[in-house]
Amino acid sequence: LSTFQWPNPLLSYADNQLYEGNLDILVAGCLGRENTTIAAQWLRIAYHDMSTHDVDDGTGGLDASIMYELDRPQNVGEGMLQSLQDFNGFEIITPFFGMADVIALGAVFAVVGCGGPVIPYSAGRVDATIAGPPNVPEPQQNLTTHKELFRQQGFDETEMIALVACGHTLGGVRQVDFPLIVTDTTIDVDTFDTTTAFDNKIVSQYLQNTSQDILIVGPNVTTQSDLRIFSSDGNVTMQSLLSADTFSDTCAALLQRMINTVPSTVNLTDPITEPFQYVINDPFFSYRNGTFNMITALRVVNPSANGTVTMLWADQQGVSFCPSTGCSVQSSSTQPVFFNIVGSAQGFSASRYLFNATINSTSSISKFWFEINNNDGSDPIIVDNGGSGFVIEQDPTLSLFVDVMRSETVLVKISDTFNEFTKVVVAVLGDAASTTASMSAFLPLSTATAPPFTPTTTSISLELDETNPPEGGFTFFTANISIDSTVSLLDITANVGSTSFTIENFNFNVAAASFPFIQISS
Ligand code: HEM
Repeated sequence: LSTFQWPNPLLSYADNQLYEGNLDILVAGCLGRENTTIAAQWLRIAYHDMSTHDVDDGTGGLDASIMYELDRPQNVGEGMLQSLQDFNGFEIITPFFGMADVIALGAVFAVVGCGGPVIPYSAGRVDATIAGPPNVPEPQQNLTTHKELFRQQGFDETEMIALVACGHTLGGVRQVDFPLIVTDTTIDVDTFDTTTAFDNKIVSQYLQNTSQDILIVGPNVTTQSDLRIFSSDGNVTMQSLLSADTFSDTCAALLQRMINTVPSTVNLTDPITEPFQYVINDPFFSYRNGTFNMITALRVVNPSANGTVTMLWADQQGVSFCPSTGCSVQSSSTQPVFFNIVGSAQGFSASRYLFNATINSTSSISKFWFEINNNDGSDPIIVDNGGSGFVIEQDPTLSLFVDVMRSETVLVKISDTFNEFTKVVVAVLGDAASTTASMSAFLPLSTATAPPFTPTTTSISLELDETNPPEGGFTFFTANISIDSTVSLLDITANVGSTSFTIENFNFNVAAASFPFIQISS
């Protein structure tokens, strides 16, 4: 198992969504919707979005341009709109993880949800702001056209055959959208094979001449595109896919390439093939009475049953309050990590060790690390971020932070009803007279009724906090964020005289959900 150098917001977020995210609730068990499966809809939209790629000039690819292409006949189907609504509704888009990354992630979950292989996932796609070229293949086109469209998308003839089989193992053709293909009006969705699962029935039934795929056996020869494609190399490729293992491996590799087909200017992360062995939660801070509380956690994959974990830290440079081996605190509690269907399919389990360190604010903290003792006589395992430790920069980290222990849930009476807010308290190292602070909130949920679904940001004004008077050199600012809002991340800037501090992408949702000690007051 591998790990990565912290901080890396993109890899942390991608790992979290891939293994602990809840995209699986809509595709686990290959859940049905409107006589097809949600997984089928999610896989199809990923392919159609990718279809704008042009290998010759490196433009287009999986870039969420599909949000601007839904009026094209080639993108007909309720599943397109529903998938985008699903993705918007999860509210997981961030400034660095856009709709294109979510569409790609959806394809991974779709395949696993229906019992297929786990496709290694890379993040870092960039969302387009306009439509791409209309290059999605359509059933009435001839083989030469299909080969050329796939070539443009980066796939040769053999890969085209396999990729279509990998796609058409899920779902089917909707009668209302393709009345000239599905002529039997009593059928709603004419499924490609006899199972909803991601399996190679699409291949075996074709080779056994028992296929029900309407793009093979349909009454209209012109639209028998799967037949033309599958048979185009004398069935050599289809024969090879008769092995369930070959089908699974081939599809995993091709679908990975499909979701990683992006404009040549875009750099994706290395593929995540397994959960990272050790990931930390970005630390949260609080200041009171000359001490910082630092709250963080370490996720350990496949932990040993009797393991204990210690967090250690070093003073700010030049100050020696902690012993030379570091100050230390044992984990305050351990939580099981609930991996979603991706982690479960791979057979991983994990625990999260929580820490609440009390840190002298004068000697402060320069870095922290962990020691895992399996209590079986073996040497302790040091988790120190590749040797450097997890480094805390005084500026900005301890000059400007959301004070999570001063933050709390409050009820505010607005015209006779009590409304629940999270009162966010921001600590700034500076005196009130020369300090200003401002905040903007990222709202991942688009309220648009139709695509494109794009996130918005809004500014939230920070006021001097009357209930938290200045203390220890800190001035406290506050804002109330409605519990019903879709705020996910906060950017905060403070100016102290001519010095400016900034924190970006503070995960408000995680903070609000993480603190059981945030109490309700009225
Ligand atoms: C020549 C290439 C292709 C043609 C002509 C084609 C055509 C079609 C058509 C007409 C439908 C019915 C859509 C609907 O009624 O909503 C469909 C469904 C589907 N296609 Fe393709 N397709 C092609 C390639 C692919 C590829 C490469 C993939 C993915 C790897 C894919 C994945 C799917 C899926 C999952 C569905 C089912 C959607 C659902 O049930 O909601 N297709 N395809």
